[in-house]
Amino acid sequence: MSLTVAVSGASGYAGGEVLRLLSTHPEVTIGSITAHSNAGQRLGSLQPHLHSLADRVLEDTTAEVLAGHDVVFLALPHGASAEIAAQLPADTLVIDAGADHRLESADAWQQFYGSEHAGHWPYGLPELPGRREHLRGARRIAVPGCYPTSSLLALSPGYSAGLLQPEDVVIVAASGTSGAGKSTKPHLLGSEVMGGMSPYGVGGGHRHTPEIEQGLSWAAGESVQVSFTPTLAPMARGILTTATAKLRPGVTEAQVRQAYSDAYADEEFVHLLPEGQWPATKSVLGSNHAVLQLAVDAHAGRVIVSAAIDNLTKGTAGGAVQSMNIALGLAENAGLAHQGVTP
Ligand SMILES: NC(=O)C1=CN([C@@H]2O[C@H](COP(=O)(O)OP(=O)(O)OC[C@H]3O[C@@H](n4cnc5c(N)ncnc54)[C@H](OP(=O)(O)O)[C@@H]3O)[C@@H](O)[C@H]2O)C=CC1
Ligand SMILES: CC(=O)N[C@@H](CCC(=O)OP(=O)(O)O)C(=O)O
Repeated sequence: MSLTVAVSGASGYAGGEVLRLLSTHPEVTIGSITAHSNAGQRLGSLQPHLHSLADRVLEDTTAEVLAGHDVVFLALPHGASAEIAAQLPADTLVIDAGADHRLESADAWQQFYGSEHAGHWPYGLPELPGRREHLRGARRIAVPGCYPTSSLLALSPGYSAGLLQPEDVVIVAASGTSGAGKSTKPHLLGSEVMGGMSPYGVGGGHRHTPEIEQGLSWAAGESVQVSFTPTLAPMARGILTTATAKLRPGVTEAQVRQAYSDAYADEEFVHLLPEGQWPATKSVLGSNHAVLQLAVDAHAGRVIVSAAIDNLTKGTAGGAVQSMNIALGLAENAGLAHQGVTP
């Protein structure tokens, strides 16, 4: 099989990462690649690491350019992807890296994004209980946000096994600056970010809060409340998430460890590390893998789970390609053979 695939937002970080992965995908021919202000530019001038595609020219992001491909990846600001997606044929597989179609709740969308809700598509985190089935044969897929990917991988096994209480969940995550995209923002200047760390979106206002609550509530089968705080870290890529939740009375560390080990035993891309080894962002950079470790704090009655991903790979483009593979019945790991890059 050879699929023709279009990538929009190809001048940005997420679109560039989709292209990096697709360029080694055995079933894919890369068709149109599109941009907005950079339409007409040579890809190599904007994504100098994509050597084999350097001479390709970016086209305008329009439905006419994107239609006619088997698969379309949208790596656009939220709002722009819903507008384009609505104009694409129903039998085209459309995979949206942006937020427009992640939330089921129109009220949560309105509260956190302040615009009209575009609807809900199958959620592209195959390791979340029940989600892989929704992706098989899907023609529309919403790729999770990067913080939700790491947070849901960190806590969903504890919830699906019924071991954790639904209130008082606390998640603090540090992200590399590529999470914010390529466009210039004063707080992302090198002189602001280098050599220090600071939180943002503190106090429950970050738009990934309802997405994390949604995924944990699916896993728990009841409503889960989360306090989420993101932090900007002086690195280009990677997320390190620390997630803690209260254990239900009588739950032991052995039970929790068994639940995580069972949940991820057959997952190629998610690894509960051997006891005593803690996640490091460097170990997953450039790969679709996630690494986890947990401990029970008996004094506080809480489980603490640490998770590391690459925000651009498992946190966006890798999850998107993995979901494409599932939707089309391809090997789930096609195009995703990359190991981490370190040091
Ligand atoms: N960065 C990350 O870690 C993650 C990103 N995402 C999501 O992926 C999407 C892309 O993010 P990212 O790559 O980081 O952002 P970038 O700012 O790096 O790239 C944005 C891309 O969208 C294009 N674009 C900008 N405005 C418009 C518009 N009005 N219409 C069409 N295209 C437009 C840009 O084109 P041009 O350069 O030509 O102006 C560029 O190709 C976002 O929805 C983001 O939330 C999701 C998870 C993680
Ligand atoms: C470091 C940084 O700024 N990260 C981004 C999240 C990136 C992401 O997943 O964004 P979407 O939900 O928009 O797709 C942020 O906090 O807004």
